[in-house]
Amino acid sequence: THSSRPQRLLRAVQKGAVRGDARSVVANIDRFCHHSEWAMNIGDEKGAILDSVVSEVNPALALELGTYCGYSTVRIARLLPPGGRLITLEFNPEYAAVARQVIEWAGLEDSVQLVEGGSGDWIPQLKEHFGVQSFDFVFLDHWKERYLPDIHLLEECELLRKGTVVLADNVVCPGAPDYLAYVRNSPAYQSSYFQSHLEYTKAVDGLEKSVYLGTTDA
Ligand SMILES: Cn1cnc(CNC(=O)c2cc(-c3ccc(F)cc3)cc(O)c2O)c1
Ligand SMILES: [Mg+2]
Repeated sequence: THSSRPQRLLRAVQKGAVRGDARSVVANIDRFCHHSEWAMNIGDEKGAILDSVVSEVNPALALELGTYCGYSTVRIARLLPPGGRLITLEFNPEYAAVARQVIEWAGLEDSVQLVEGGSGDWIPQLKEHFGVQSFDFVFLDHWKERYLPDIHLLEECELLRKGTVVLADNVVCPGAPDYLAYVRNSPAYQSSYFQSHLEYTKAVDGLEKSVYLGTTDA
């Protein structure tokens, strides 16, 4: 049986990257995606924007929806402050299996908790299961039609606090129009758009950064 694209991406990491060196893991995935096979990682250009937002927030506790092969997981985890933690949710077991090995190759397994399952099922369980109060930073990169229901779910589960930064990938391509309309029109968010390009291509894409302001009721 032939390998899958995530498995070929993992092999490229294990062949080219230095064990324990997160920067070289990121560089080797980008090299693979630029020269061998396109894959839906956030990539180097949008990745630099992700890095700057994560560095600015300096989150003690971060959440990622949509792990895929762990590329953005590694980008975020390598920038966490000492003791900082990243919880990442992935629905697809094959992607999760590859991501675990990419995260381990980067030497970041101690600051990352990968959860296999659907965001709609897991978000309501995060408080009791992981003992979290609220997140400092949330990265949305999973199914684009789940962005809106899941931001509502995060609000309802009181997993956002005044100042929580929510960063969403692909708000142009493939797009998340209902999500964009919500965060840009809701008084509960201060939203801003970072224009960029779809990973490894010249197509336009962008990231939306939305700061949660809290609710008006008491
Ligand atoms: C199956 N699946 C498991 N997780 C997911 C969530 N991610 C995406 O859907 C996703 C898709 C694209 C993309 C694909 C084809 C195309 F022509 C243009 C863009 C880019 C991204 O950065 C993404 O995050 C999908
Ligand atoms: Mg994406």
